[in-house]
Amino acid sequence: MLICISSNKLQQEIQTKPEAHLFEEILYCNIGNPQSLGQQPITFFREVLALFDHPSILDKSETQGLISADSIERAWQILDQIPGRATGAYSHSQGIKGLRDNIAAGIEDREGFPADPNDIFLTDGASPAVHMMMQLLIRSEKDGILCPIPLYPLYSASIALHGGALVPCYLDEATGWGLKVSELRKQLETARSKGITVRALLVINPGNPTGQVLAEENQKAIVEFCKQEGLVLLADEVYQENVYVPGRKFHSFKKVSRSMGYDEKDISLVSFQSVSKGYYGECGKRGGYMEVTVFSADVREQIYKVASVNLCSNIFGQILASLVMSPPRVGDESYESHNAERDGILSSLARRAKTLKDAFNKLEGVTCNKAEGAMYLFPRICQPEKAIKVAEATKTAPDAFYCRHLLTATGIVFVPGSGFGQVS
Ligand SMILES: Cc1ncc(COP(=O)(O)O)c(C=O)c1O
Repeated sequence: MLICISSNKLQQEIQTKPEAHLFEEILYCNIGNPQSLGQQPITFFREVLALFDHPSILDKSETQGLISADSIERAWQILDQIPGRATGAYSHSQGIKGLRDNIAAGIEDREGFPADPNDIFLTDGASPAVHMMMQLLIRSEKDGILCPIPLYPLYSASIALHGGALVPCYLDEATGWGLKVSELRKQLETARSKGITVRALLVINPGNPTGQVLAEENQKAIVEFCKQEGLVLLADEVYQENVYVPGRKFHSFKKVSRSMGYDEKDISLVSFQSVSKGYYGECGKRGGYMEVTVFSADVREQIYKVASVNLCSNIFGQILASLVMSPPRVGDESYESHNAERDGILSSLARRAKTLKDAFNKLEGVTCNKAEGAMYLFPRICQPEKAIKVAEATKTAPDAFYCRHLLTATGIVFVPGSGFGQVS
């Protein structure tokens, strides 16, 4: 947090006193925010959103010359899915039914297993969905959530906010950040021995900040563990499109559990998806959904009640979430160009991940695992004894000391590993 505050201050200084620094811009590597680093939005998604925003241009002849036919057709379809075509009205608190239908169809196409639109809750990005689930799962400080460490801080913050206990499960750096069931079981038992009721296991796949893509066998073992221990499996799958290693494939936990023969009676599963990541990178549009499979009718009613406190999520985010799950199809005018944009962005992300990993591994005292997916690298940096002593003398964690100096010397914003709970 301190690094973010310092970087904002520096950003202002660069504008007011550019000569005071050796760099001309701040490079924000502390957050997966692709469009802030120059990534361009995807044409098809933006065309549909633009038309939806001002539907009266849908009928104008000039529009045909500017916008592709399938974007126009899709905007009409979406307009027809909105009750009364009222584009500025509140929607159903769970999200517009027609858009949830599109998402369910997209999930079904991808996985080959049925998806129910009534299981889908559209949200302003994945973050509110995560808070919603934490609010529902945590009753007191005696309720715990098993989380992978290093951990994306949304989860530690949300658990703290809702007064629960974070039960850590350390990922194994030496084996490419694998999630071992033996470690999960050990931490579960330790937590139970302290009187904590562990309610859920969180898995982030592909991982943030560690970038690993779980092997299907590992996922099966995790599903089995949750079933045996009666844990809700919270599957953060926001990086599902961000897989860079040939031969590695994203499998959703729902697909894995269904392929093992388990249905909703056997395992409670919540999958989070977002428009902020993937190849779309539309972080500011605030769109996403959670697919909640299982839970009795009364629990579902509670989820709905919590969702309805905020009335509804924003309509543009809802539309975008449905579009990313139903992009142009073969035969659509935008199909080829859309795929070219998508592949261009994903291959650029993969290339840059590798370039950066190789660069890290060439630096003295630095090692770094490859990023199989997501948008991050998590290097290990061995600092000289002297630097550690100086950091300690200023009561600063050595990694935070390193990041602060990196920022002031170069304008590059990194996050200290300790911010993710990593052991130093
Ligand atoms: C693993 C993970 N989950 C959730 C989120 C939150 O995304 P959103 O923008 O959809 O709230 C992020 C954002 O970086 C993330 O990395």
